Amino acid sequence: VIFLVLLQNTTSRLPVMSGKRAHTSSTDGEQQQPAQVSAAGSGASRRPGWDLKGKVSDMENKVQNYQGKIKSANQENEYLKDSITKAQKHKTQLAIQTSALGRCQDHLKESQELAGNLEETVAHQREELHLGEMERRKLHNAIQELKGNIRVFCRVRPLLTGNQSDVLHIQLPAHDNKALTLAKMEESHTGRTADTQKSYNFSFDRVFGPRAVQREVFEEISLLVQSALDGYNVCCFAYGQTGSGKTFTMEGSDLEELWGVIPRAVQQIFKSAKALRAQGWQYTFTASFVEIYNETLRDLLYTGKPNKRPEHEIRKISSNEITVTNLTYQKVNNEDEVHNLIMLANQNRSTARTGMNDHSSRSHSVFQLDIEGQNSDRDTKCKSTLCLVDLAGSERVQKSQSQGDRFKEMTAINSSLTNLGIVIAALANKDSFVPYRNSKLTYLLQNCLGGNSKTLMFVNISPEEESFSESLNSLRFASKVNDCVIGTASANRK
Ligand SMILES: Nc1ncnc2c1ncn2[C@@H]1O[C@H](COP(=O)(O)OP(=O)(O)OP(=O)(O)O)[C@@H](O)[C@H]1O
Repeated sequence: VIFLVLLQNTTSRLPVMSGKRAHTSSTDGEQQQPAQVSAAGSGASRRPGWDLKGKVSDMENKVQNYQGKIKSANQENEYLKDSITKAQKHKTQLAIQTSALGRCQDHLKESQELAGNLEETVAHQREELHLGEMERRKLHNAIQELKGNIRVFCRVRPLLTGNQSDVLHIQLPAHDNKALTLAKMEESHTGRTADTQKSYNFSFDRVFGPRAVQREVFEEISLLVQSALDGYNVCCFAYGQTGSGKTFTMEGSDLEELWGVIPRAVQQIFKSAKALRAQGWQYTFTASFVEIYNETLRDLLYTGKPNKRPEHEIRKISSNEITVTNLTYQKVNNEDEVHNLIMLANQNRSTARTGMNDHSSRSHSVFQLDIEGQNSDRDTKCKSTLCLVDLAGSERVQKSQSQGDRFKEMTAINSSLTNLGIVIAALANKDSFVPYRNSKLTYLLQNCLGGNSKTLMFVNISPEEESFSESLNSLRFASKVNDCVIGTASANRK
């Protein structure tokens, strides 16, 4: 624009080119001599008007050129204005974001402080929880000790056919769940006196009548099972005549409500181990399942060729540790894995038909779960074994009509059960020598019987009247066990 103004000024001042003399006026208005248009530099032949026209045309070109530049400068200007507006918007947004960031940083700081406080609270609560857990274990185990380290529960099987009220010879007092009476009319041998009623009273830690369900039975021993996670050896075994309900009590059947002690104990152990993880406890579990059949050990978790079955021996590896050579010790991580092993064991278990029980178990089966716990927060370790035993049924030769192999089996069963009785009697008498080695069963279970263990025995009895004398024998045996006082169990902790 400035240039245009200058140009206009310049052209307005140009002298008129009409062949006349050009006049210029001085500032003081004085008339000056007309300047002779010099021919020098423009060629003597050109007229002076041509030069000016050329200059004007140049100027016009330049003007056009500058106008173009002005236009693009204007466009540039617009673009710059636009960019400035955008930049200002960004600046505003940035300012908003910066202030938001500032607020976030404040929040973060507050949150960090809060997290710090919460961590402190959690640590405090963890400590309290740990102390609570320790207190629970102490109390729980003190209660268990008061109840005695060998306890005996009696369970009466329901009649498999017929009316339960027909069981007249077994009397269970309504308000005492620890007592049981066997009553029988005894005929006078001479016929001179009247028949007399003979009663045999027994008292145990708990008596379950024929209507007791599996859940109810397990509830009574679940605290004992819990001790296994606290580092105590726990052993539970079922004793009784053939067909009296030992396998039903220990294993039960597939339906969950009919599960026996073993599946329920396994379920509880894994559930509690999971809950204890929150307190820093990590557990590892190893399962084994062995049967004692005719005084020979058989691995119930064996999966190899039948003719390649290895032989097994019981070895004492330390004062409170027993191991079986060549036995499958299977690491297990959850309940399902144990259930699969139990199924495998059941397939392997020797069952055969006897005159008294179609699926009678002819061997003692010993399920063991070795538990190792570690609490790295507390630098504590514990080690224990949960041992669940289903004993073979005690039976009398004549009554069970056993012959041949069945007779041999039965003799071995009775011999080991007799030895169990002898060991228990020696423990009850506090004898200096206890003959554990007399049978494989007592040798394998020695830590559960006289050692550092909490032991529970089920005595199962059949309700049929013809089982009276077998029931009497079993209850007498169980009473002996009940009187047995073994050393106080202590947790295997480091
Ligand atoms: N409490 C119960 N309720 C219902 N049925 C039961 C109960 N106890 C046992 N039975 C049934 O009685 C039968 C014999 O029981 P079980 O096989 O458990 O006896 P056992 O003592 O293990 O015999 P064995 O020593 O010969 O192995 C089975 O059919 C079982 O299902």
